[in-house]
Formats: sequence, C-alpha cells, structure tokens
Amino acid sequence: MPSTPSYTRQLRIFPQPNYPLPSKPQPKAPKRRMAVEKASTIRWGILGAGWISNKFARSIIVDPQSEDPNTPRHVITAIGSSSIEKGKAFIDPIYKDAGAEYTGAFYATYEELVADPNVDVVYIGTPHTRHHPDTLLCVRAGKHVLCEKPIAANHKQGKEMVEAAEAAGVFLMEAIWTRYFDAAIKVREIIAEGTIGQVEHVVADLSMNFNATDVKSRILNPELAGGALLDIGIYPLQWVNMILAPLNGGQDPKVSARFNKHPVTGVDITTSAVLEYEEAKALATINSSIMYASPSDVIVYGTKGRLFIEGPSYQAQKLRLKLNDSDDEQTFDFPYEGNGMRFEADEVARKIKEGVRESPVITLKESEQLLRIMDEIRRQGGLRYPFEV
Ligand SMILES: NC(=O)C1=CN([C@@H]2O[C@H](COP(=O)(O)OP(=O)(O)OC[C@H]3O[C@@H](n4cnc5c(N)ncnc54)[C@H](OP(=O)(O)O)[C@@H]3O)[C@@H](O)[C@H]2O)C=CC1
Ligand SMILES: O=C1OC[C@@H](O)[C@H](O)[C@H]1O
Repeated sequence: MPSTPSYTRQLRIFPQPNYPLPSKPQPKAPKRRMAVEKASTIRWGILGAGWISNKFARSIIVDPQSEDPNTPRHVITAIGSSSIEKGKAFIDPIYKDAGAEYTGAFYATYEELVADPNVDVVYIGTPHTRHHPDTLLCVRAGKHVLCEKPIAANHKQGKEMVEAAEAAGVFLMEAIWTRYFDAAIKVREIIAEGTIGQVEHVVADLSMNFNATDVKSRILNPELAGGALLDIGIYPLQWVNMILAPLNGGQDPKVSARFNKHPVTGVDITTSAVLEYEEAKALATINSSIMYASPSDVIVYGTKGRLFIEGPSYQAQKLRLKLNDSDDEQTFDFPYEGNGMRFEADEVARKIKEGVRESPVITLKESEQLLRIMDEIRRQGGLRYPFEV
C-alpha cells in the first residue's frame, strides 16, 4: 500500500528580501504650493518632445515639488527636438501652467543638446529603438541619463549602454517610475517584513485597449520594437521581478511564454508568460494585451495572506491586504497630485547629487535582467525585430 500523501507543507526556510528604498522616501505632496529652500538645483535636458516627455516635464515643473530640502529643485534648461518650433510648442505651455517662463535653450538636433554645458541630466523620451543610440550619445558626452522604459530593445543594446555609462562615469537609470510611488515602497515593506509569509505566486497584468490601427505607429511597428511586451508588459514583469528577484540568488527565472500576434506586423498584441523563480521557490504569471482593457492589478499570494495592488499597475496608489487569520481586509491609500513622474525624477536628482552612478531601486544589473527575460519571452513567442535578424 502506498503511504497516504501528506499535503502538509514542508518547512522551508526562506530569506526575507531586503528591498532597497529610494534614498529618501517622498513626503506627501503638499496641498498648497510651498516655497521650499532647496540645497541645489538639477538641470534637465529633454530629448524628444513627444507624449511622455510632456507628462514628465509637467510633473517636474507644474506639479508640487518635493518638500525635502535635500531633494534638488528641478529646472529644464534645454529641449532637443526635431524642430525648434516643436520644442517651443512643447515647453512654453508647461512653464505657463506653472506661472513661469521657459528661459532655457532649444536645439533642432540631439547632438547640440548633449553639448550644452547647462545640462546635468538628459531625460530620453524617444521610441524604444532610439534608446540605445540616444543614451550612447548622451553618456559619451558626459551627461547623466534617465531613459524611458524599456531601457533598450534587447539585452545586447542594454549591455552596451550600461558599459558606456560605466566607462563615462555617469549616472544611468531606466525610467521604471512605478517603483518610486509610496504604494510600491509599501509593497516592498510589507513583503520584506514577512506579513504575507513566503511569496508563492505573483499574478500581474497590464492590459489596455490601444485601438491601434496604424501599422507604422511605435506600438505596432516592429522597426520601432513595437508590441505589448516591451511597451506595457514590462510593468507586470518589473513588479514580479522586484518582488522575487532578490530571493532568487541572482538567477534569471525560467520562462514559458506565448504570444498572440498582430496579423499584419507580427508584433505581440497579447502576451502571457509563466516565470519560475527556482531558488525563491515561487511562480509568477504576467499578462499583457493592447487589445482589451483589464483592471490591470497585481496580486501577491503568500503563505500567510495576499496583497492586492490595485491597477493600473504602472501607477499604483491603493493596496489591499488580506491575511489568512483575519476576515478583515486592510486598505492602504497613497494619493498624490499630478501623474507622479516627479518621484523618479527626485530619485535621479538625489543620486546624482550624492555622486553615485545608479539607483538601488532599479539597478542597471536588474535592467539588464529584465531585457534578458524579455528577449527570452520574445524568442519563445517567435518575435524577432528586423534589426535583430
Ligand atoms: N513611463 C510611461 O508611463 C510611459 C513611457 N513611454 C515610453 O516613452 C517612449 C516614447 O513614447 P511616446 O512618448 O508615447 O512616443 P511619441 O511618439 O509620442 O514621442 C517620441 C518622440 O521621440 C522623438 N523621436 C525620435 N526619433 C523618432 C522616430 N524614429 N520616430 C518617432 N519619434 C521619434 C520625437 O520627438 P522630436 O520630434 O521632438 O525629436 C517624438 O515626438 C517609449 O519608449 C515608451 O515606452 C511612453 C508612454 C508612457
Ligand atoms: O509606459 C506606458 O504606459 C502607459 C501606456 O499608455 C504607454 O503606451 C506606455 O508606453
């Protein structure tokens, strides 16, 4: 007779993760604009006057600035765009909305922007395939860089960028802004304190109906490294990796992935992947689609309870905690004014002033790891970009 199987969980000893915090947690946004005595100023150049650059510039100029005196004050000193007219149409309304006037420079080439001595750090808001050449241009000119996500279209490009930044001795960070919200900091705290026990499974999603029809757009165009994974799938992936990678001994997770592809351009439009973090003894599922809208939540299941991160998962501000030994659910709200991109900008400014070359909240090693994972997901899904062939 075979012995009755025991479903009792074997006692497993898990290290609790020691998640990094931003160098100084952001104080709550003030209700009224306040004059804050600042230790110093950080001078931004904006490269690419497109949609997200607009959000970023607004967040650091129009939204309330951090009250922390050690967080430098943000100013924009240069705009690099395909034309001076576009640059002006981009920045003038932003400064006007802040009750000020833009007095910085305009450049019609990115090369001129990186030669401007009045720029400390460049925000790169260009399409995915431009991140590699644009970052190389900036760091080789001695500029610090905050580069939009994904930091590169593939790992080969990302590795070169990291090496170039190291060689130049400048700061480089991938703009995973999600990690700098108070809600994300709280998630790291709750898990690190062991409140939900050992993390067994993370289920993370970001799906939005883009109604994308233009096959030349950066969302659908493989020449611009389009597709759901690189544009929005990176958010569920970064949540999962933020939670599980510190418990996985530096190893990449094992990947099992499938794509639903665009009928014309072949980029992934709906993406699912199971990730196995072997050493952490945990699984994760990431889902992302540009064909439908979902609640876009993240749920972290632990042995003592679950943590629900309310969507959209790129910009969390509400958490719900349900422990096994209680019928109640605890809610945590982290409201903020504006779109919240200023929190990552604050981290960049503080780190540059501290003289360090990266942020512990999203290290360059992890950015490289995210690229390796996405490369593998694309390999299994059968998506190679034209510039990779
Ligand atoms: N953090 C977030 O929430 C978000 C991040 N993003 C990321 O930001 C990046 C840009 O996205 P988004 O702002 O939507 O893109 P847009 O197309 O709106 O803007 C990109 C800008 O890059 C410049 N550019 C340089 N080369 C090219 C090229 N070959 N084709 C098109 N534009 C070019 C243009 O500016 P110019 O003519 O002025 O030089 C253009 O306006 C992407 O990497 C995306 O993943 C996007 C949205 C949200
Ligand atoms: O980062 C992003 O988040 C929001 C989306 O609208 C956008 O396309 C994407 O790049």
